[in-house]
Amino acid sequence: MDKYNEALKGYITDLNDETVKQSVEKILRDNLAKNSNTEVYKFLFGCIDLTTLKTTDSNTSVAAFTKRVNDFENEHPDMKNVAAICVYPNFAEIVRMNLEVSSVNIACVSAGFPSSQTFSEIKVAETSMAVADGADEIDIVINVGDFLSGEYEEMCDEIEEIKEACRTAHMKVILETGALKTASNIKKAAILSMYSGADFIKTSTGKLEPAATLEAAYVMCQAIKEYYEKTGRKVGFKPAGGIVTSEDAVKYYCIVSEILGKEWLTRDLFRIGASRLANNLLTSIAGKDIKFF
Ligand SMILES: O=C[C@H](O)COP(=O)(O)O
Repeated sequence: MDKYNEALKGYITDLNDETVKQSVEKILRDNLAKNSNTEVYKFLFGCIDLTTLKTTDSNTSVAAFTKRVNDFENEHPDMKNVAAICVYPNFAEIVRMNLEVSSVNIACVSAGFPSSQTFSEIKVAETSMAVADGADEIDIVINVGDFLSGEYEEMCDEIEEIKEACRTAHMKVILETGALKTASNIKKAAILSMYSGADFIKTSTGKLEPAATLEAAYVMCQAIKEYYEKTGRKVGFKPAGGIVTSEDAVKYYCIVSEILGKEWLTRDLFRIGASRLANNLLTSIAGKDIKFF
């Protein structure tokens, strides 16, 4: 048995999807109302990986996107800015050249995002180039095909190789939970990704339906918790894909807060990947319609 199957043996991976659903419902019943407040909205805004991953992105549009983040810093000195700007890897340099806010990181999707269907050499090279151009964080997708075929060693070896190419940049590993279908699969993929060096595990690319779900978040947070109890290493959590309203975001906050606790409620361990959430949180905070980004 290889080391990855060996690692999985230490965890409960036979999960019941209905039980997960009921656990999520209970968490929201007990916590959603009390966490729907300005303080939490502000915290969540500061955890956003502000994302543009469009076919139409260009140097000009990405530079303008970055300048809005600079403007936010100047116009809202009272508030924490977003945590990172997330772009395709060919735009790392443009963001680096235009970003004037040192607290905001540069995150790049990489390694054949969003399908992960390309040569391992290309994945490694793409990652190295993004890091050389200024990426502080690299978001990659697991090889879902390998995972579903039970080829864990292939999937994990490749993640480990990409992790080396990240050097000091943090690696977020996307499970693409919508393609994994069951809670058991999501738990296994989460554990394998963490054993392969993930600094964060992330739900979805936003390019496939269903994207992030609360049930996937619940299972992933449980996996992070159990992994921490066994290894002492804290892995971050990033729900992403289809998170649009302030209420959506607060629901993920409730899951993280209940399962992982306050220690994980920091932008070092909790992010939300989103292209349409920022203005809605600003609107909830201000109590009037805001279209800043
Ligand atoms: O990684 C982030 C996701 O691609 C964002 O998805 P979204 O456009 O549905 O917010």
